Amino acid sequence: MNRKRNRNKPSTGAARAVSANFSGQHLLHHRKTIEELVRLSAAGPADTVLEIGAGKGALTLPLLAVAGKVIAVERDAEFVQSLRAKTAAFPHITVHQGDFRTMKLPDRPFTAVSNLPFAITTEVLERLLGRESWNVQRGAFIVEKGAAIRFTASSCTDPRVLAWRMNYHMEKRGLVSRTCFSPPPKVDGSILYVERRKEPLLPQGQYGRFCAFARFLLKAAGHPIHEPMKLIFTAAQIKVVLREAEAERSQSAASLTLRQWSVLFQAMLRYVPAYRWPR
Ligand SMILES: C[S@@+](CC[C@H](N)C(=O)[O-])C[C@H]1O[C@@H](n2cnc3c(N)ncnc32)[C@H](O)[C@@H]1O
Repeated sequence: MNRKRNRNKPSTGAARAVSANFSGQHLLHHRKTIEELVRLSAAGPADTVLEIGAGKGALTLPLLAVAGKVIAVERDAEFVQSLRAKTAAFPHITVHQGDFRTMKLPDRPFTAVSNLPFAITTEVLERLLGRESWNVQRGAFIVEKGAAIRFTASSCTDPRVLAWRMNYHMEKRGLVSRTCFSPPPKVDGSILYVERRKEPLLPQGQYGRFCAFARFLLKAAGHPIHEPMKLIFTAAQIKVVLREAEAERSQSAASLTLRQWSVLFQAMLRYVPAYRWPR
């Protein structure tokens, strides 16, 4: 934990707010939002839920009422102590004290739930939906409103978000006003719902390679796609690949659909020698 408390000296309101912003300790007290996150988790007696940043248990206890197993991770030692005391009677919870970013993910299918510390949203989602995503079935998160808009916008120019979306349906749900938290953060939040596609568009083990491919084509996101494609494919290949993808030469990378991205990427793997793949 980075934040230090001096127990003999009561902290001022301002100091508490700075500390809360720093470690994202904005505790959720809005009953309807809590119920909505638990509902979206769709957790039942056969399911494992991983809760990231469990705090004092606002979501943990309702999750324990429905899920077969809850793994709660929290970095703050005082919160962990309080959480352990509150959940001592439940045999189906494991409280893990530590940093989510370095903990081992469950080795069986699970659902992730979190009122996320906004500052580490991308890092958390990258772990859950990126290279290590195979066991993540769905997720219900509170993220900053602007981030939810960015992650779900129809045109996506961020290669990493695009890679998440190849395998996960991502949807922005209701707004969560900053007044739903104590202390309130500077900005409103939004619920982000994520569900693994029945047929993921990226072959297993190709996440990093796809990110490099997407990063390369998106460098000039607004330009006609055949321009950057020329640096990977031959002219004859471009013709065939664009026909297979039902894409126009003049179409920009920013306007490609997920299916078109999938066709282009698979074509690179199939037709182009590895030394020409973007790194
Ligand atoms: C927004 S609060 C949510 C707390 C609680 N789930 C709730 O809704 O009231 C985020 C929590 O994440 C914890 N946290 C921050 N960074 C973390 C990290 N890297 N790993 C695990 N927990 C972290 C904070 O201590 C805080 O309790």
